[in-house]
Amino acid sequence: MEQLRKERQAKPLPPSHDIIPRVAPLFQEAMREHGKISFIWLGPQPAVTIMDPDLVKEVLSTKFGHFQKHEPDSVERLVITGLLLHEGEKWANHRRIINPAFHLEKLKCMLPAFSACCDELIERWEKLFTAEGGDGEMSLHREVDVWPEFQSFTGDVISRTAFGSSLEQGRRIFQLQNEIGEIVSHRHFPGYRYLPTKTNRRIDKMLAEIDVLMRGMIEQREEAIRKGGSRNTDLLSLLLESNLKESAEQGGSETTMTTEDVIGECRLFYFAGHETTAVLLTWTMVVLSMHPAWQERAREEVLRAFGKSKPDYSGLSRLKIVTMVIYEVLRLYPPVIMIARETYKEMKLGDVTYPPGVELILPIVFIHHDPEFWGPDAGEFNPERFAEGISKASRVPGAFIPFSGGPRVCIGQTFALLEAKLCLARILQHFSFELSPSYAHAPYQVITLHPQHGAPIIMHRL
Ligand code: HEM
Repeated sequence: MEQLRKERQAKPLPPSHDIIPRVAPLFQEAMREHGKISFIWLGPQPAVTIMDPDLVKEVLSTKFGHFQKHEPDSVERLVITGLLLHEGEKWANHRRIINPAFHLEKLKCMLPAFSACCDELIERWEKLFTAEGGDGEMSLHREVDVWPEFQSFTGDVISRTAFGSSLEQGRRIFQLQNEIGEIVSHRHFPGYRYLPTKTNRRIDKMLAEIDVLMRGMIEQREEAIRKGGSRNTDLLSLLLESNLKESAEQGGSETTMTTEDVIGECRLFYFAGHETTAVLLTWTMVVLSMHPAWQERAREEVLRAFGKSKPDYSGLSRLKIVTMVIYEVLRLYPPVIMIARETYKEMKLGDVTYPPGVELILPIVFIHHDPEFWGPDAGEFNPERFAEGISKASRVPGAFIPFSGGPRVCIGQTFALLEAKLCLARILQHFSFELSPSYAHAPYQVITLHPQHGAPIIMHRL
């Protein structure tokens, strides 16, 4: 099976959206044999993949404490922090304190920060055209690998929205987080983190630097909030305000977050929010390059709504075609291809009773590609299926879960969709684009669904 996986991952696909043979052949084989619920062994732990949307809903909607998440090892804990790590009471308290920072009203105030990052991206791409080509001619088109471009764009968005007035420190934290993420994405044996290796020493140094930077910012903000002088609308300030409010209401009880907790949550914003959104934007550019008619429809809508002016919130929320396109990309290329939970005691799910310690795998990518849920064109790009919204798009309810579901649904989903819509609208206003001949279609899972060989796109200035 491992051989099969390696062979399939070695060669790029023809540009087709049937990505499952490449990203999850092991699961595909298991399902072919066992159907919608299949038992497999992942190392020493029994695992069950669950494809039935009703059962998926049951796993996700069960109150915390019933289904625990897979316990991360010491290396995974470097990036899985904050809400993603916590269970039970601690998770509930943190989620309650953090939720207000992601309310729509607050996100609307962050639009200028999103917009500033878009300005920089567009300017950077525009500059490529004013630079002379190798032949001394001004170029009419330019090739851009949009994958690293969107990674730095979404990192910048988190730096600005999380730490607005301390942007330089925010960007440094992003750099350090990125380097840590890069190390974590390589395979490690259990206990690796406890060895005195050069890499581990480097990680400790980076964590210490993040800690110092964040403590400095937190102290500054808390001081400003106490003095009543904080008009900051960034995530860090909103989170600290909400935390101080909780402390005042609960009489300084244990439900509030400590400085370590706040650091963990802010680090998670980078981990959970940056790469996922970069992946979404990258596949959107790739897919719209493969389907120029949809690219044109999306551009027409954007130009009708805004001309060449900067999009505002109310206009963005009315974009229908752009939203349908983004949903369809999230369906075919879900940035998080599967999530997992774990039984911690004997539990009944559907007609089956599971013992403790069974990993329950919810394979988002399979559910999103299943013809039983989406019809015979499940493997095709057809944004039209979302024309009447998410609830009407699939044959069965609950089959669209790119942001998971239930109480632990992605806290940043509105943030991510706003960011992606704005960025895509700005790109469509300025450029048309097509795949470069050097593009190789190779979706590949490294925590999220990366383009293995990047995403070189030829941009034409409009
Ligand atoms: C296209 C972009 C995104 C996708 C597809 C995505 C997807 C997901 C998924 C599937 C989960 C559930 C993980 C699990 O339960 O194991 C999740 C959780 C989470 N996401 Fe996102 N996410 C995106 C963007 C963001 C952004 C922009 C942020 C923050 C700025 C964010 C913050 C979080 C947090 C904090 C959680 C944990 C929630 C909890 O356990 O209570 N995400 N996301």
